[in-house]
Amino acid sequence: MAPKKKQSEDTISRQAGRGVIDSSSDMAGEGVQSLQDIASNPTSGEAFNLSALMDWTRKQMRDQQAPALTGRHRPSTASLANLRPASFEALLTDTRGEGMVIYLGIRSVSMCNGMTLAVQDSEEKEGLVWSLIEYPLPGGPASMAPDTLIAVWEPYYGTSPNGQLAICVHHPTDIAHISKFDPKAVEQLPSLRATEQITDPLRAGDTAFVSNSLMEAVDCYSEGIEQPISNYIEIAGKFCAVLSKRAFMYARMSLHSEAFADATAALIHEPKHLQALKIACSSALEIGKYESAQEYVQRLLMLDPDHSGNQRLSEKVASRMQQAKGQYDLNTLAGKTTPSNMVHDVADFISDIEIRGSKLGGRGVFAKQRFVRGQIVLWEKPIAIPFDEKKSSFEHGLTNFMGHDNSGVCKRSSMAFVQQLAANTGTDASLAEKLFSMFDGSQPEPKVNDRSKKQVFDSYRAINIVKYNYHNINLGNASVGQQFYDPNTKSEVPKEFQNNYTSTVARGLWYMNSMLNHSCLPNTSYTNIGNIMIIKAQKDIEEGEELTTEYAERGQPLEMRKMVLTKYGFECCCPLCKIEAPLPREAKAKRQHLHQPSKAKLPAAIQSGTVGLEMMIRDTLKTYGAELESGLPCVMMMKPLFNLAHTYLGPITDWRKASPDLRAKGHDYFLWTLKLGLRIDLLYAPTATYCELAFGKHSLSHAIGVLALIGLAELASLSPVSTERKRAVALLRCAKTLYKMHYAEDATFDDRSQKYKCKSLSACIDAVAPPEGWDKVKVLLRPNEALV
Ligand SMILES: C[S@@+](CC[C@H](N)C(=O)[O-])C[C@H]1O[C@@H](n2cnc3c(N)ncnc32)[C@H](O)[C@@H]1O
Repeated sequence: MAPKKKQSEDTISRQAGRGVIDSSSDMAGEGVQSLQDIASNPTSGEAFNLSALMDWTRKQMRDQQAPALTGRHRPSTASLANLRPASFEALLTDTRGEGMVIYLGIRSVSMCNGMTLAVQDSEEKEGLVWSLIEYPLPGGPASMAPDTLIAVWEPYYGTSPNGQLAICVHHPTDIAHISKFDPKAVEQLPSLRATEQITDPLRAGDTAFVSNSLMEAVDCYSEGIEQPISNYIEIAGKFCAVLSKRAFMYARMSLHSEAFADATAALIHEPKHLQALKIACSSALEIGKYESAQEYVQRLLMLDPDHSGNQRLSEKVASRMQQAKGQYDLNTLAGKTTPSNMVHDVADFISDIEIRGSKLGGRGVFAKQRFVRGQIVLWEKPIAIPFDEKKSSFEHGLTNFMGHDNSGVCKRSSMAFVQQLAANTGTDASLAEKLFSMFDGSQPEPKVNDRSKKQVFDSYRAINIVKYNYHNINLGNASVGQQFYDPNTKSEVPKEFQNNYTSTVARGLWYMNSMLNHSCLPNTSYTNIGNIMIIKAQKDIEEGEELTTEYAERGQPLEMRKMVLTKYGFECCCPLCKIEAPLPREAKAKRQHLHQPSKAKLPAAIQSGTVGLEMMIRDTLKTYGAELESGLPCVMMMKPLFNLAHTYLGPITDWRKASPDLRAKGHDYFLWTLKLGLRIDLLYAPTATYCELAFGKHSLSHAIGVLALIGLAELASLSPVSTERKRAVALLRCAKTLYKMHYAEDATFDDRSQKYKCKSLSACIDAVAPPEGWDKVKVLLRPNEALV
């Protein structure tokens, strides 16, 4: 059925499209062919030598000679019917073919700096199409088989970053598959017209499916569906069969909305069609229609109760429905997560919150219910996490495209983002809608796609959306990869993790998370398990209150926070900034100084008896007077205090050798980390083995608090006093409680704490059986939190 006109493999017209390939470079003598040779060397027997072309391009890029991408333009919003078909002849160099569409047949594909297709137009002229997006057509590489028909909307004919004259496609929605049955395409590309008479689209579709040509199979089934029903029923027997087969193709291509539409349409014709029921159920799950999924799986089980696949599907539906209501044990998930296991089969959970206009700026997220401290507000999967950004080949020639960002690394990561966003949204229209409703830096309100026009993917906007909304996470469990100062290695990441987690941080984009506005004293905190972003209430939150998160690292001094927030285009007016802004310059300088001492200054401070640092901390504490009185936490003190405890104690393996005086200092500074930095009180009587965490209105849970508690437990276990040693167990339980509040799971606590503590603590815990009633740590919530 497919047009199989064999094209000459040994010619590529250099005048086609007026100079398809820039042949100016002379690479003779360097072991690399010139472009002319690559394009048309008749002796090579393989004139259009793609690998030679790629070698040439790589060499160009290595030499930094790659031209910049030209022709910045918006994605086309025109519908195909309103565009005038054109050929390469009609295209003018460095010009956009406004009002035109070009129909092309694919000859071959090469991947370098995006994707380059060798194509043939309606006049059988050959040329190139370069696209910024690798595999812009749904279905990936398989969808770009030779002889596939494509159309390019309002083509821009210019120089690609590979230095070739090509139709440059900047936006994936400017290029699309065209059905071989589309009369307009057939008219435009007579050479590629089907030569066989298609009598049975169902059979033709099956043949295409067997050869893994999913798009072609969709075309064939579509042909069947579009025929008059009576006619088609005569041919194929059942209309519903072809609908469910097309649904299956869509499901295979991850086009879940389309699969759902076809499967449910098939069920109208034949409500007991098993295949259609299965696809309807699974695609409903993928697009979050859990109630429908449940209905279909119940119907499936009634018809075929013993089928193990149906039972598994039913369990999956039940578990997704529970998850969507927030009934999911994140501990189970955390236990399963490894750095490489990032994609979870988990439903998003969104509690009773809403997005609406905010006084802070644009839209914000508001509570429609009351949240208590530690309660999960939402967990969500990302719109994109480009893991293999290092593999992305985009480095050169994209300066114009990237605009704001000229560093190679950011280019790579942003390009990897755009690639993945294009791929993910290309198969999910609702995701595309979410993505393009995100803040892109435009003022005053972000633009929303105009529904009356063609749904477009604007790569330039996508770059800006990434810039304003990306979020860094630690791979695996945030709780496992958490960074903190380690006096053993003098580095932020413990040595044990450096081996396993060479690149701990990944960037991602989460929709609801991106709607949260900033506060330096946020009422939510975030963590991640695998690629799931978890947002929790950091304090009790009242109904109607805006939920806030922090864009700048918690605890940074004012000037550093300001620098970060400037990039987001606003100045923060939160209570902390208001308190800090009028402080004298000297006080601000001290804070800045305090925030950074850990790596460079602490070792020196150990030698000088830490007096200087201690003085500095005490001195700076005085400048916090206003905050102490107002009850705001001094989050910027937590790191210096925590680091100071370590400075006194030295490397963790030496704590045992530290003098009682130094241990007492370490103990004090761990306590101050909790008390001053996080506003958490640790309550215990000197003789008691039991202890409690006391949280006030402004208390914060933080990883450093967990570590400070583990540090206290460690010190207690080294004490000569038996009640102290017993208290070590209670302190460790406090640490675990805080850990759970912070990370929303505690399955990874034991593993994490093992990395931190020295042997004595485990020995002590093994030796001391927990007294009765110690299975839970009591967490006090105190209305009044005046600092004692
Ligand atoms: C990730 S978006 C947050 C959602 C955004 N408000 C919206 O309407 O889509 C970040 C942008 O929101 C605005 N924004 C966030 N927090 C703010 C704050 N505390 N004050 C003023 N503007 C803020 C800034 O324009 C910032 O670049």
